[in-house]
Amino acid sequence: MQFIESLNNLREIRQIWRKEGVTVAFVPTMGNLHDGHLDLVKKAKTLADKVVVSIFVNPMQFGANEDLDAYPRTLDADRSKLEAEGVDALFFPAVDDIYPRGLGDQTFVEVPGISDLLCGASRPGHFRGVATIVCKLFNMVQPDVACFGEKDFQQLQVIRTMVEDLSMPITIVGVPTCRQQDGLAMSSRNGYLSAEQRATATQIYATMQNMRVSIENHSGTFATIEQEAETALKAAGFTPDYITIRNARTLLPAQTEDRNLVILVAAFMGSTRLIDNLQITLDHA
Ligand SMILES: Nc1ncnc2c1ncn2[C@@H]1O[C@H](COP(=O)(O)OP(=O)(O)OP(=O)(O)O)[C@@H](O)[C@H]1O
Ligand SMILES: CC(C)(CO)[C@@H](O)C(=O)[O-]
Ligand code: BAL
Repeated sequence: MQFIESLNNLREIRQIWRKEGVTVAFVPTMGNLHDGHLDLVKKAKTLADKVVVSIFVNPMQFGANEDLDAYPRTLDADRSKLEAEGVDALFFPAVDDIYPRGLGDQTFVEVPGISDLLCGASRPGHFRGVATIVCKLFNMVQPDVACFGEKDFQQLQVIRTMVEDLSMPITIVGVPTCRQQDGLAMSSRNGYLSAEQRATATQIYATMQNMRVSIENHSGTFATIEQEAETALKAAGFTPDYITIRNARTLLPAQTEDRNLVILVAAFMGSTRLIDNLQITLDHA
């Protein structure tokens, strides 16, 4: 596996691959890799001749009071995992090389509408930061295809919209959420949880499953199902940010005639903000 820190080096390798006529799949990450990330890598390997993974903890997508400094940085372990998966190149740029003029003067990419809902409402500027770094990384790596996790469901929609709106010649592939055996979605932020919090965190998936059953059985309106779920999360010790049933395409509040739904959750366990989601396809009646 090539370990690439400079943009010049990345461009040289990309140039060689272009001459060879090989295709490239890309997996952007913030590191501290777990099996969810490795699922993305495995999928990427089936989609192209070469796989590039980036690790970059992007300051532009973190709010002032968020966990940028605390975010786990585990390069050596990450490198070994990627090596074992047969990744061709790991791109590990420095913040100063990505944002040489600082964040304030940086040109940005903003995907309107969808970026302002849900996580975008709670984390102002977050999706601007995500869209900007993903656009920059796409320009650097120049992939044919890029893989993103469905765990970050809204992020995936933001990126699909950016690629479509800006006519980027890149196929975006969503990869299903990888879970622990007890249902908790794998996340680098799970490492912030105490043993007791970790045990309680399974209630997010359990609550979404209960909501799915209620939706499929029509036992209550969407509003009452959301209300009950919020009460259940609070009783378990969470501070819910949102727990909501949405149209899976627009992410707007679900209407009774919608068939493709997604339950989206963001909830604090102590100071740790966890997100998850569950897609539901209703039968066409
Ligand atoms: N459990 C998972 N299953 C599938 N994909 C995942 C999972 N967790 C993260 N990903 C995907 O991996 C990519 C990199 O995500 P990131 O490095 O932020 O990991 P993370 O564990 O989600 O971290 P955090 O929870 O701190 O945001 C994203 O496309 C994300 O959706
Ligand atoms: C896509 C991403 C790597 C951009 O920084 C990040 O938001 C993530 O890890 O999901
Ligand atoms: N996986 C999303 C990255 C973030 O929370 O900043």
